[in-house]
Amino acid sequence: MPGTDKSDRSISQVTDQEALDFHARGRPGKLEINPTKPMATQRDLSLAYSPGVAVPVKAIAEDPSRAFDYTAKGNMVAVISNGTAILGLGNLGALASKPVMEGKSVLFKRFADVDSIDLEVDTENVDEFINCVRFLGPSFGGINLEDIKAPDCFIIEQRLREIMDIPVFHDDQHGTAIIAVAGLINALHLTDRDLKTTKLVCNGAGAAAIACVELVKAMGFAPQNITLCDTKGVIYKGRTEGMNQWKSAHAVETKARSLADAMEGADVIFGLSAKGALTNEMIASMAKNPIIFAMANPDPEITPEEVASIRNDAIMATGRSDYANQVNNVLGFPYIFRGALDVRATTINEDMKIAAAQALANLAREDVPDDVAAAYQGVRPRFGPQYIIPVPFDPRLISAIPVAVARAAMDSGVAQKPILNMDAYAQELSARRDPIASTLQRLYERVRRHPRRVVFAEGEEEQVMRAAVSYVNQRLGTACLLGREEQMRETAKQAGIDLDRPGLELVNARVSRRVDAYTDYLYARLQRKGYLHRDCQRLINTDRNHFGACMVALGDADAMVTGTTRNYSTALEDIRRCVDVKPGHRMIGVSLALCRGRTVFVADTAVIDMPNSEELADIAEEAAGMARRLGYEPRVAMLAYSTFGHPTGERSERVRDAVRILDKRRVDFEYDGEMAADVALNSKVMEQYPFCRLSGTANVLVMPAFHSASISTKMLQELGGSTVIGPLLVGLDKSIQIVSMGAKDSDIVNMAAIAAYNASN
Ligand SMILES: NC(=O)C1=CN([C@@H]2O[C@H](COP(=O)(O)OP(=O)(O)OC[C@H]3O[C@@H](n4cnc5c(N)ncnc54)[C@H](OP(=O)(O)O)[C@@H]3O)[C@@H](O)[C@H]2O)C=CC1
Ligand SMILES: CC(=O)C(=O)O
Ligand SMILES: [Mg+2]
Repeated sequence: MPGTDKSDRSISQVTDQEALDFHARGRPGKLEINPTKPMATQRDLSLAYSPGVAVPVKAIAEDPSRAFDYTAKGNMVAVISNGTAILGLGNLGALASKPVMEGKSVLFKRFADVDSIDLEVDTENVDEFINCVRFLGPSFGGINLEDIKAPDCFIIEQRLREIMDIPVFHDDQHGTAIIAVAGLINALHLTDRDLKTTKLVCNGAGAAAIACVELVKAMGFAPQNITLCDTKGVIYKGRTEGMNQWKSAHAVETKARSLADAMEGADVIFGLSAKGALTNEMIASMAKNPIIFAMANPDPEITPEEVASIRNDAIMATGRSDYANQVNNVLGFPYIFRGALDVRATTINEDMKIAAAQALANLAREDVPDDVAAAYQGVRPRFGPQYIIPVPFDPRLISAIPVAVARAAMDSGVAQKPILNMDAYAQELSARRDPIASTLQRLYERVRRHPRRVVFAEGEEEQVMRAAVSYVNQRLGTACLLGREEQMRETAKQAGIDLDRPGLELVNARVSRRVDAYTDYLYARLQRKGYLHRDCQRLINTDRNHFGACMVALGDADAMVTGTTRNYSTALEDIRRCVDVKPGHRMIGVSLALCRGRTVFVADTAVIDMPNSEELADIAEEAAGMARRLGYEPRVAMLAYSTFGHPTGERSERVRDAVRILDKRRVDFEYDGEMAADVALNSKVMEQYPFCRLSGTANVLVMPAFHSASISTKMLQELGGSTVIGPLLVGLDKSIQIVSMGAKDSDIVNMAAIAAYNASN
C-alpha cells in the first residue's frame, strides 16, 4: 500500500498516519501569515492603518507601480486550483486540493523566499474560474495555476495570460516541462543521443504531457519522432475518439495503436499519466540505454525497482523525492517566479523557460562543492545516470535559476525593472537561503553516515516517542526509549504511534540487567557526597535521567536527550551526578540563533552565572570549538556594554582581561573585544574601529554573563523572529543534550541528532 512500505529504500518514506499527524499537529495545515511591520503602539496603528495608510493609497492610485513599493504585491504569488487534476489522483474537488496548494505555497517560501497564499476555487466552469482569478490580479505579483485538468487548463491559462498584466504560469504544464527537459538534456548527453533522431513516447496527453512535448519540440526534436498516448492509446492522425485540439496538434502518422506498440524501440518514455501505466514488457521492448521518466505522482507509472529487475542500462527518473533523479516541478516554480518577480516581468515567456531548463541541466554537470554535498543523502553525487538533475534541497538552485530567468526576461524585453548588477543579485539570492536547513542537513548527513545509539530519557512522553520514531525513520541510528513498557505502549496506542520497528528499543530501568552495574558506578562517584548505596539504587531504578546518563557513561549508548518534563537546571544536576566535564574543558551552553540569513552562536546560555575573566576566555574557546564542529569558521566577539575601553566599568574590565588571556593562550581563531553588540554584528559600525581584529562581523558572541546571554537569546526569539536552537551543552565528557520543557518532537529530534553528531566529534 502506498505510504506504508517500510523498505530501506527511502529516508523520506512516511506512513499514512505520519502524513496525517504532520498536517494535523499544532496549528492545522502548513501555513500561517505574519506581519512584517510592528503593530505595538498607537503610532504603529496610525501609520499602518488609518490615517497613515491613506498616503500609500493615494500614491498607488496616482501611479499603480507604487504598489510594488508600498505593499506585499511584488513578492506575493497565489497558488490557485479547482482540484480537477490533483497530482495523479484525479478530480477530487477544490477543497481536497488544499493540502497540495498549501504545500506549494510553503515551497515557494522555503526555497525562494516568495510569499504565497493558496486559493481553492470551487468551480469546474472555465469562464467562472477565469473571472474569479482575473479580478484578483491587483493582489499579487504572479499567479501559479495548479492541478487543473486538461483541456480546461489550456483555455484558462491562455485567457488569463491575455487579460492579466502579471505572470500567469500553469505549473503542471510549464514547470513540469522545464524540469523534464532539463533532465532530458542531460540524459541525452549521457547516452550520446542526437535529439533530431531520438524517438520519444509520452504517455498522458494532459496538461503536463502537452507542455512537455511542446518544449521538447522547441528544443529541436523532430515532430514525427514523438508519439503521444492517452487512455485510448496512440494519438494518430485521423483519430476521433477522446480528442481535442491540443492532442490533435501532436497527432502523428503511425501504425502504432497502443502504448505497447509505440514503445517498441523507443529511446525515451515520459510518463505523465497515472500509477502503473507502464508494464515490464513495454520497458523491455525499448531501445538500448532507454530514458525512462515515470513522473506520475504520488506513484510513478513504473517503479525504479521494477525497471531494475528488467534491465540495467536505463536512466530512470520519477517525480518522487525518495528515489534518485527526482523530476518534479518543485525544482522550478519557486525559482522561476523568484527571477520573474525580481525583474517585475510581465509574463513568463519561452526564453525564460528554456533558460531555466538550461541552468538546471548545467547545475547537475558541475562539481558538487562540500557545503552542497550535505544536501545529497550520503555519497557526493557525480554527473551520471544516477544524477542527471539536482535535488530540491540543493542550495545552489536559489542563485543559479533566478539569475538565468531574470537575465532571459531582460533580454527578451519583458522585464520592467532590470537588474543592473547580476553578481550582486546572485549573492542576495544566496542570502535568502534558509540557514537552519543547511546547518541541520549537514549535521544529519554526518550522523546518517555514522549512526548512533541515542537514549530518549523521557520515553513515556508522546512527543518524545514521535521524536524517537522520526530519529529511526531518518536512519540516524538506534533510539532507546526509557520508560515502563506497558505505559509507553498505551500512550503510543492512543496517539497512533507504531513502536514496533527495527532500531527502536523500549528500555525499562526496573527490569534492566544493567541496574547493578549502573548503581555501582553511581555509588563510586557519589559515596563521598552523602549518598548511600541504596540512594544510588533508587536513583537508577526510578529516575530516567540517571539511568540514561549511566547508559551513556558506561558505553551502552552513544548519546542522550532529555528535558521535556523537568527544568533545565534540574536535568543538568541529574546528568552531572553521572558524567564529568571533559578533561581540560569547561561545561557551557551555546545557543544557535538563526535570523535573516545569519547564524550566530551565543554563549554561555546555560551554566556559568557570573564568569570571571578566565572563565570568559574558556567560554570563548568552547563556543569557537562548537562553531567549528558545526562547520563555521569562528569570529568571536567578547561582548560588553562598552567598546574598546569606553565607557569604563568593572564588568567591561573583566571582558577586556579575557581578551588578554586569549592573547596569552594563542588560540587559533579570530576574537576581539570588548565590544558592544552592534559593533560585533554591523559591519558599518565595526568600520569605525579599523584596528578591530575580526575579519568580518562576528558569528560567535560571548556574553559577559549568563543573564545577558539568556535574556538576549530569548528576546531574539520572541521579538526578533529568530530561530534559536539550544542551549547546546558543550564540554561534557559524554554527549548529552537537554531540550527546553515542552519541546516539540521536531526540537527533540534535532537535539538528538546534535547529540549523536557530538558523540562522533
Ligand atoms: N513530476 C512532476 O513534476 C509532475 C507530475 N505530474 C503528473 O502527471 C500526471 C498527469 O497530470 P496532469 O497532466 O496535470 O493531468 P491531466 O488530467 O491534465 O492529464 C492526465 C492525462 O493522463 C492521461 N491518462 C490518465 N491515465 C492514463 C493511463 N493509464 N494511460 C494513459 N494515459 C492516461 C489522460 O488521458 P485522457 O486524455 O484520455 O483522459 C490525460 O491525457 C499526474 O500523475 C501528475 O501527478 C504532473 C505535473 C508535474
Ligand atoms: C508535482 C505536481 O505538480 C503534480 O504531480 O501535479
Ligand atoms: Mg500539480
